[in-house]
Amino acid sequence: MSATKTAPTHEGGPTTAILEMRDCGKSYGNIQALRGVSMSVRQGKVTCVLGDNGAGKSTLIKIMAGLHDYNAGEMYVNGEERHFSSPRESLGSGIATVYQDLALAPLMSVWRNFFLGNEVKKGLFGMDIATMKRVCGEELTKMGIVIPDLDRPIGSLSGGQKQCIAIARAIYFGAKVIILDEPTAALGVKQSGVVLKYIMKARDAGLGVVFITHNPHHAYLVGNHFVILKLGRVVLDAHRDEVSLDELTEEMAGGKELADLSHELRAADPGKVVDPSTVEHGSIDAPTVDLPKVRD
Ligand SMILES: Nc1ncnc2c1ncn2[C@@H]1O[C@H](COP(=O)(O)OP(=O)(O)OP(=O)(O)O)[C@@H](O)[C@H]1O
Repeated sequence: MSATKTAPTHEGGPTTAILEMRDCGKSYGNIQALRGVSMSVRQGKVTCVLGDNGAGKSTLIKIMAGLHDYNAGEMYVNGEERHFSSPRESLGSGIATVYQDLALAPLMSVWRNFFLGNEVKKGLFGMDIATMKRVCGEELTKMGIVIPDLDRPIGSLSGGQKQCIAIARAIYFGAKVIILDEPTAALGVKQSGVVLKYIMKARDAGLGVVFITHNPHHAYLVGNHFVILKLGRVVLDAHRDEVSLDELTEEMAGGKELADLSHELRAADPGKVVDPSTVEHGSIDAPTVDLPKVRD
């Protein structure tokens, strides 16, 4: 654990970021997974980190979550420079990470998973089951999550419901920052919409939310700030009022790369004109669920 330096004052913003990376770099042997990455996570804001495969998103999460240390630059948490040596340290600093596979115990009940690792004790060896069930029910209700039977194995719930429970759990146990690793990646349109709503609830509860995604439509529905990573570097860093959904989509789809590809293809086959905007970018479905407008 280290708490040596304090963060320099952030230009243009009176509030200190809860979490801030400055020129962060990470290499695995001779593979440079991240270089010169700067970004900040602020209270009550959703910071979206977008990037294609291999962009460095997982590496970034692992640094914030205490699974890997960075080897260049600085990371500040609540204004103090930190190098986490374990996930416990990251969690102890108020950073909760919800992974895509959720790390839940599928055969255990909803309430048991809600309290997993934080059980309410009763007597010397017992657990206060009644309290845990009651609190779990109350917390899920507060978030508007309706699970009629909390004794159900969590594995029987939908992917969206599980994500929402993981978010509610992080809020209840006092997280200041919640990192969501592609929470909508494996979900259909409707369920993605539900998860996006809970992302906004986490934001409204005052957490700094880091939303990792491939999907610019999902990001734009809830994001206050957008960071696009490409091959380990930040290629776009913009507030909501500085970037449109079209620009975000274009950047994610590799607008320049597609234009270059189109030129190459045209050069190889001059008779055939390829319009980059017609090239299939993969599924970027936008949920149709009504979401409140994002404030900045
Ligand atoms: N443990 C590791 N050892 C060596 N190289 C790694 C390791 N983890 C990641 N990398 C490399 O670092 C780069 C960034 O990978 P990372 O997994 O962070 O990207 P990503 O954006 O999460 O990609 P994806 O969306 O495919 O998971 C890639 O080139 C990857 O091969």
